[in-house]
Amino acid sequence: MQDFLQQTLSGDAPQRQRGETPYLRWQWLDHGILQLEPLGEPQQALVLSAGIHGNETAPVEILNTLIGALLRGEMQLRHRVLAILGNPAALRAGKRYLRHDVNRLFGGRWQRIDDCDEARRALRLEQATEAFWLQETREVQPRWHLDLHTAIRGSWHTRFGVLPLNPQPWPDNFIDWLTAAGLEALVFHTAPGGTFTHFSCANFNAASCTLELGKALPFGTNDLTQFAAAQQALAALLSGEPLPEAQEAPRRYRVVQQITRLSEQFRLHMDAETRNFTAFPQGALLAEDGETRYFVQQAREYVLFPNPGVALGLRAGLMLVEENAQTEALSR
Ligand SMILES: O=C(O)CCC(=O)N[C@@H](CCC(=O)O)C(=O)O
Ligand SMILES: [Zn+2]
Repeated sequence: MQDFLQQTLSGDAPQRQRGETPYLRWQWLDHGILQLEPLGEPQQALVLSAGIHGNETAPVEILNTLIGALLRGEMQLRHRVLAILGNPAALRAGKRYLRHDVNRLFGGRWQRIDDCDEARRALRLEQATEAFWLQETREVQPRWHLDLHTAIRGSWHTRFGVLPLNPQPWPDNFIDWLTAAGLEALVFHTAPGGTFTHFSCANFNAASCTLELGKALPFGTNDLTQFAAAQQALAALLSGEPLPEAQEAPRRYRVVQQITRLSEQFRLHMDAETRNFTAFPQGALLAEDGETRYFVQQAREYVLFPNPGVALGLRAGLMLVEENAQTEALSR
C-alpha cells in the first residue's frame, strides 16, 4: 500500500492487502484499519487512532507520516499496532461528522440511533479493537490507546490530553509518555462516556487518552511544528527509541460538571471567542436550558469544549477544576 491516508480517502480496498518489511508484517483489515506486527516478540499492544472527527486533520497527517515510514521499512517497530482512521466519510467531506458524532457512539451507544454509516462505523471500530486487544500473544502485553484529535476552539493550553474515567491508577510510564509528548495539561474525566478511549479503558483495561493537538484546520494548512514533541514521542514509542526530553509536568484538571444541551431553548453564555481553559468565577451563569441553569459551583472553574451546536442530549461543555499539583505529585 502506497499511502494509508490516500488509500482510505479513495474508498477502495488496496490491491495488496498484506506485506512485510525487514521489521514488520502489515495487514489491511478494512477501510482505515491497518494492523502492524513486529517480526520479533512485541512488547505492547498499541491502538493509534485519528480522524474520528473528519475535520481534525493535523493528527491524521502525523499518524499517516509515521505509518508511511513503517510501511516503507524506514522505521523499526516494537509493538503490535492497530492504526485507525476513524471516520473516512467525514474525512472526505472535511466535516466533524455526517449524521452522528462517532465519538459519542462507543460502548454500544450506536444501537440507540437509527441505522446509518456512522452507527455501523462505531460497531466496526469496536469489533476491530476488541479483536486486536484479545489476540493471544506469548507474553501479557500492556495495552495503550492514543486517540488523536484537535479542538474546535483555540485553547489556553495548545496541546492537552483527556483521560477517561478509570478506577485504577494510571501507569507511571503512560503519564511519562504523555508528558514527553509535550502536553501542557491533562484533564481527568469523572464519569463514563461514549468515547473511543473510554471504550478501550473500561472494557479492555487499556491505558488510554484523547490527545488534543491544536485547533481544527483543513488538510495542508496545519503548522505541524507545534506538535513536534508529540510526533517524536509517537515515533520513539513505536520504534522503542528513548523518549524526547520532557519539558514541564502537565497541569492537571478534573471534570466537575457537564453542561448538556437538552432542548432547542439551550443558551450558552459564552461567546464564540471563549477559549478552552478560560476561568469563570463562582456563581457565574454558564448556560440555560428552559428551567435548567448551569452555574459555576467551585471557587473557580475552567471551561472545556463549549459548543452550543451539539445535538440534543449531548455534552455542550465540561467544567473543570485544577488539581493541586503538589498533592498529586506526592500521591504518585
Ligand atoms: O473542541 C471540541 O469541542 C471537541 C474536540 C474533541 O473532539 N474532543 C473529544 C474529546 C473526547 C474525550 O472527552 O475524551 C470529543 O469531544 O470527542
Ligand atoms: Zn475530535
